[in-house]
Amino acid sequence: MNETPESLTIRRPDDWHVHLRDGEVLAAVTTYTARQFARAIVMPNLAPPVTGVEAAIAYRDRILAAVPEGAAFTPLMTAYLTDATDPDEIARGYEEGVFTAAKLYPANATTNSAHGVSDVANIRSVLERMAAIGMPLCIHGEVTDADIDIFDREKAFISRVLEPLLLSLPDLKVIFEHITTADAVQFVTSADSNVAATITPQHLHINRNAMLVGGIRPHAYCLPVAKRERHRIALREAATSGSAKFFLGTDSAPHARDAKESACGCAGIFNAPFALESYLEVFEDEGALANFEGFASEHGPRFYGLAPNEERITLERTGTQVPDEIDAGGTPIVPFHAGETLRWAIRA
Ligand SMILES: NC(=O)N[C@@H](CC(=O)O)C(=O)O
Ligand SMILES: [Zn+2]
Ligand SMILES: [Zn+2]
Repeated sequence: MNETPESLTIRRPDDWHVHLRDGEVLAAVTTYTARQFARAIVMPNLAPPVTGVEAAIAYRDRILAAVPEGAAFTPLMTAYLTDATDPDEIARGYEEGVFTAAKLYPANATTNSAHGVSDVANIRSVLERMAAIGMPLCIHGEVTDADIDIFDREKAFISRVLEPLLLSLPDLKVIFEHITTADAVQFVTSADSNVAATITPQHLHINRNAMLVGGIRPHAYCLPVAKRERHRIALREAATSGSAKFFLGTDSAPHARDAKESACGCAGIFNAPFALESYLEVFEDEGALANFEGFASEHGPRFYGLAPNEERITLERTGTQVPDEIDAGGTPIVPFHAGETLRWAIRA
């Protein structure tokens, strides 16, 4: 492959972790995702959370109603697991094609996770059923124990929760989502083929300095929080390596500007507007353009057991100016890379 091509054509990608929200911002947010991606794994952390089949069908209908004319976009729904989840409900949703996966939020680990799982032992029967039917489990992998420093919560999750879980249910299909550490890269790399990970654009671009040097920068704050530079380097190596265990999941998580710029700002980075352009810079800077299509468009569907998209999209080296702010149905939101110029643009 030419090392500095003017354009790059790949299969249309999918986003294996996105927050489309609900209500007045849903249409604007969905439009950005549908511009780039054919499918997306839609997170269920609404208020109240999407815990059952009927709620997921209703949410899917609201999303489909928000997809712009002419765009072909399929939302893949997830079930929010709680201590009280009924295994029959999860299995029924999967078998009826409503749920593509279920989502494990450790209680209080992140935005809208108060109803999450307080101990994986409480959902043992759900996880056993999922392993038996081959249903994927998406995991926000951070412990919430007060004795664990926030920068160590992902690493501690591996030894305290994930390793024991996979030892006892070795066939469970697990997506370790939005990984942020060299420890997670190492764990996923050495795990069996039923364990994979998604990586966000922000964790490939920024380390924790971006959040804390020269003033506190709430728009660089998300969970899991960005770590030291050595972790960012490990994530870039994993994403661009060509390994099928790592694939695209933006974790685009919009919050209103005033909810971020606050004494207690919300966690989440809104990267959906230019996610693909953002990822592509990383692959180009790593000299790994040849591995971009695998990460963006092939590894995810392969892991989920779905066919890759047949449609193609083209990115061109014409540049993208990222606005300082985006109006999402009347709600101002600051996007990732606000005010920057990215090198690539999706051909309209
Ligand atoms: N990533 C985040 O910082 N926030 C996400 C929740 C999540 O994915 O953990 C959100 O819903 O806002
Ligand atoms: Zn999360
Ligand atoms: Zn998320």
